[in-house]
Amino acid sequence: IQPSAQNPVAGQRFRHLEWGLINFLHTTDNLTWGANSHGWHAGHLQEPQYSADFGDYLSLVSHLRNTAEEKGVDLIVLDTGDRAEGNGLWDATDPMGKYTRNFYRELPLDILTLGNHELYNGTTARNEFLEMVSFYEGRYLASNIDINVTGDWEPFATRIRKFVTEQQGFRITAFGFLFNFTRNDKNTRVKTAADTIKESWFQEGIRDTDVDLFVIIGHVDIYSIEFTQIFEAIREVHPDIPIQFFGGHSHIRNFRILDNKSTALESGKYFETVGWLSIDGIKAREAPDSADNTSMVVSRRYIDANRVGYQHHTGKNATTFDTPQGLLMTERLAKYRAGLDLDRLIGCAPQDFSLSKHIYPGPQNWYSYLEERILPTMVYSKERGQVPRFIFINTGSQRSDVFKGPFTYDTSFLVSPFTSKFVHAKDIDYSIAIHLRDFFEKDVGPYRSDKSENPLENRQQGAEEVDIQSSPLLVDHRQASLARHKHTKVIGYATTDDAGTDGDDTIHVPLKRYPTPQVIQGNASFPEDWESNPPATIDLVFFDFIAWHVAAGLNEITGTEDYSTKDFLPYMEQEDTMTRLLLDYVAKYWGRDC
Ligand SMILES: Nc1ccn([C@@H]2O[C@H](COP(=O)(O)O)[C@@H](O)[C@H]2O)c(=O)n1
Repeated sequence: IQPSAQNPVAGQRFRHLEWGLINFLHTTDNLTWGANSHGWHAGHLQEPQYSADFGDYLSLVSHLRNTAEEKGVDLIVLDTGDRAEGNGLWDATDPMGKYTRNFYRELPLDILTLGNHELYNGTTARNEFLEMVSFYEGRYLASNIDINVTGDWEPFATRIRKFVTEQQGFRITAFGFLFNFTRNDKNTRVKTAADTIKESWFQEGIRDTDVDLFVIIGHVDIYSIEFTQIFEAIREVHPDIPIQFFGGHSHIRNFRILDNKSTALESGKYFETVGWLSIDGIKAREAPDSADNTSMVVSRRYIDANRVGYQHHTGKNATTFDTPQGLLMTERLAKYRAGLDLDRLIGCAPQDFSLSKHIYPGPQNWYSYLEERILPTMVYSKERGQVPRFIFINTGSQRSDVFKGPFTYDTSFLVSPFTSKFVHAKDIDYSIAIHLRDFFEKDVGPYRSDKSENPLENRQQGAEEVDIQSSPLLVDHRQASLARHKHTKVIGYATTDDAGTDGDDTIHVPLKRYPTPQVIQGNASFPEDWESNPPATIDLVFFDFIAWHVAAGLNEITGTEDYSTKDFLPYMEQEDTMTRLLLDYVAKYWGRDC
């Protein structure tokens, strides 16, 4: 736990983990290791429920590995990408991710893949390839991605890995997939899953009969069309071999039963969740006394990332839990954070603001505060600051709630990490501009986070539910009944998935989420009576990240092809990213008396 983090609440109760012959420990979308992997490597400092840091996680992995060895079963530790962007430890270094990648290399991952956040930026993609892929070698899987760093295209990482597990001798064939992502830097190439599964290496790979279990790790929503296509391709060849999927990207806890020998697990986001999945009764061909697949049992669990839970599952206490390597990692994280001055106080948030735990629009909603206060005050250009303007930003650019109290340099990256620039379209007819918001709401664009880039399409095609009655995969409900324990409940995830409602390791008071728009709009420099007497033309100011969609919207509204991203010019200075504007706003308006 980091020195500035709070302890998790006492009184939480946990059940024991169900171990199988093969077990998996899964993290995904950890951009934010404030408690987690999207870069919250230092743990969620202001959310005690998720306050474990990366050092604590190393200790957990080490203890669980020892337990696996003692039991003579296998433990596969894996990560399904989006380790890039989203907190100070990643974003405040030059090049970004310099320290984070080093820390990750200490995690003994058996298999890993990458997410879209490793590919938005060319330098990030290149450094991931040079520093992470080469380090993890064959364990880094990227079945549908290529990179060009030398002038020639080459596979980003290993396309397919066949390996035999140490304890039980399971013969595993593993693949790593990214969803059908299109906003990657030009030094990378992402092939669709549909095209990739037609390639000869894939078809040959799945035809090999020397396999007990297929493992597909993906930065892919588990209900996506991509996973369904991969599942069907393997099932065509092997009607009976178990297939285990691990997904990500949509930032949820979820579990899907594809058929009686195949399931998929998604383990949340931001190092709030460590996913556990075990398979028992699975047959290893080389081990004649092992069970056969007809009695296969799968168990899944979503573990909150905090030390209390970790200690429980390892049978350790506060003094025996830390391993030397874990402790050292915690110390080094604190040291590097200090070196980057991440805990520097910028100002004091006057209240809690949330992205979706409070109604939008409303006084506690962060998007409303941005629309009403921050955007109109901060998004200003010397040349055109007097011109009335609509300011649009996509809601996915905001990544974390803001908590009452200290707002640090690090918080600015947790909340708004991206380096998008503000651009503008000049002198647009007001009568056209007012239709843009409706366009954004109907558009399928990269506006949001917390779900697939193409959610409707993916969900509808992927969501043909299995008839679980006729596919009797045994999902393990042997775990102790939750109702027997007394709990001090905290607000958090209350997951319902294909196996029911007993997946959350800690019982939470369900977290409420309110709907939010895809794009928010701040209005600035309008005369007082502008709603009854609007100006003829205004400026539109927006992130370059959504420029293509603004042009598409203007073309659709006007029924022309007059608008193109080439017409959009910078509005502010290059360094005026949203992160920077937020820091300036907090320093100027929030005071420092927390
Ligand atoms: N430069 C960027 C990059 C991404 N976004 C937003 O993030 C979403 C994807 O994030 P996930 O964690 O869900 O993969 C994307 O759809 C955008 O909303 C951004 O704003 N700027």
